[in-house]
Amino acid sequence: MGQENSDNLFDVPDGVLPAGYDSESKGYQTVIVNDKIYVIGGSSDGARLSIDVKIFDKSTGKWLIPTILGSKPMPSKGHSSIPVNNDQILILKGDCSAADCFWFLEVDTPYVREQAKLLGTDVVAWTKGVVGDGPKPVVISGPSGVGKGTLIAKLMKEFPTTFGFSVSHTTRAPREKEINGVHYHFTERSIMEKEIREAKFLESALVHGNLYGTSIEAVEAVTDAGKRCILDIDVQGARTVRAGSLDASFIFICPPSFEELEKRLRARGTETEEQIQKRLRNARAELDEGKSVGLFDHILVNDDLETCYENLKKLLALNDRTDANYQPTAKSFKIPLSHSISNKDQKFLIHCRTSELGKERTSLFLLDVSSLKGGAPGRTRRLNIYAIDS
Ligand SMILES: Nc1nc2c(ncn2[C@@H]2O[C@H](COP(=O)(O)OP(=O)(O)O)[C@@H](O)[C@H]2O)c(=O)[nH]1
Ligand SMILES: Nc1ncnc2c1ncn2[C@@H]1O[C@H](COP(=O)(O)OP(=O)(O)O)[C@@H](O)[C@H]1O
Repeated sequence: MGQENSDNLFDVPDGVLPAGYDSESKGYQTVIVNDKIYVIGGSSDGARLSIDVKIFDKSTGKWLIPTILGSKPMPSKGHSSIPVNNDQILILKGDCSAADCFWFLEVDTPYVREQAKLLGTDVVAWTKGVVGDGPKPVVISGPSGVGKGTLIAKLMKEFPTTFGFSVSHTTRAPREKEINGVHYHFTERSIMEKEIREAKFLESALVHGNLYGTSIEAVEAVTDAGKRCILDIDVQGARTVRAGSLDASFIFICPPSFEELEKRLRARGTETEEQIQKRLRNARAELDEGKSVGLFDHILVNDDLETCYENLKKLLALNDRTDANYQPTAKSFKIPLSHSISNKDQKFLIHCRTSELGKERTSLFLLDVSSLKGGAPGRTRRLNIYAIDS
């Protein structure tokens, strides 16, 4: 495995790296981006190589110790790597299906630069590449007691294989009927704060005095299963997601009146009087924010529940559909262990070599990364792959 190229962009001259790091045969791949050499590879357990990252700064002749964000790829039998756009590295895992073979190491993207500033260290971030678009997540916001949970529960019940719920983390105490891992991941504040620092969350916010947050894992577990992810988050969270890398639809739910909101909140009977007062105070600001220009794509008034639910389904284009005819896209593409990658005019050619009944077979694929969307801390979507007759 390796890269084929015309301008020696990826060749690290002999003697630049300390001994032991310049040999592809040891399972390391070296990629130069700007003035840095990224050594991608790692220790082997005999069958599989872990995919670790080391950085050598050519200008100082020193190793850098970066903070590595995101979940790294699982070990593979081998991989190849190639720079993309001078700010990230594409890693192709061999002997792997399309669901797990494309990975990006972001080395100089806006997200990485922002995190480096925040953390005061060098930063690189892993993000998994996804072929095509994946179903677009839906963010649902609105004041406490407006009926978000009720509407989402109806949707999940009617379309169980279409939708999946993003289970948030929270530091608030569970209510009587709430189940850990189903309604929320109930967690301690210090643990959640640590995980926020480690960039495990797409967004987090202090809401009614408690910390709430959407982990990257919560959203990706749903979208990786081919389901459309539903996020029930407050307006601050919606704002963060809107500004971030997740391409979602944003829906705000309004009550018919403030009095009705108060009535519902009291009738639910899950909060103390003090908590109800706090939620009602915050509701006024949330209602103003919800109507602010550019944040939400749609506003729905939840007066009569059935009418609101029908309108929600219309927005999500579900009215003429049953759950049974929803099929996630098939992704049957597989990269063999023996492959190489080269780049040509912003596109990548993947040469795959397989052997069938003792006969060598070469196949060629074109990987188009010109319309990538998303990226760290979530997934990198819109990879397009085409088979080429060779
Ligand atoms: N930012 C953010 N808000 C969340 C998250 N999970 C829930 N929330 C919001 O936190 C608020 C309080 O939620 P909860 O305590 O379940 O009370 P409820 O809205 O009255 O049912 C609601 O506005 C939720 O939408 C999250 O992961 N991130
Ligand atoms: N359209 C509606 N009309 C009357 N009651 C409603 C309506 N929608 C929801 N409710 C009730 O209002 C209360 C709050 O709803 P819930 O879904 O828990 O709100 P949220 O998740 O937005 O805090 C619940 O007791 C629910 O049964």
